[in-house]
Amino acid sequence: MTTLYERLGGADAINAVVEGMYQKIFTDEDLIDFFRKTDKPRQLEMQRQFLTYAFGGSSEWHGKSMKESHRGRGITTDDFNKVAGHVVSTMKELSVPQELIDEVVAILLTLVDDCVDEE
Ligand code: HEM
Repeated sequence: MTTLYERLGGADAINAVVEGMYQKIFTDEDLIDFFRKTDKPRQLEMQRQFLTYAFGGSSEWHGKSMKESHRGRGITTDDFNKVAGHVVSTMKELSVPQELIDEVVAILLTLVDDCVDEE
């Protein structure tokens, strides 16, 4: 059974998704305030590493847990859906097959509770 990471196309494919998604996220007026103080190149690198891990391309993640990274920032379900939407639209632009997009979305949805604060 090949991993989602391999089926997506490995490191180059993950890099393209991460670059595309943050181009959208960092210019989205509704999301920009969350990232005012963020070291943006570092964020892209951490996201490359996390998604590589989450999609089965690596057995290790050395960054913070998703709960530690996100809880307490006031992230709402709406914010989460906007970020996930930017991931999906980036993958569509990159012509990623819909069945792989569906697998990515299913993984992202497992992270909602760790990212979103009580509303
Ligand atoms: C869709 C699922 C998400 C994933 C996979 C994800 C992934 C990550 C990763 C890997 C980090 C870095 C952790 C580290 O430094 O060790 C991070 C940090 C962060 N994330 Fe997310 N994230 C997600 C959703 C969101 C959402 C919805 C928001 C807000 C709208 C958000 C805002 C942030 C912020 C503000 C940081 C800290 C940046 C900094 O260090 O300044 N994330 N996230």
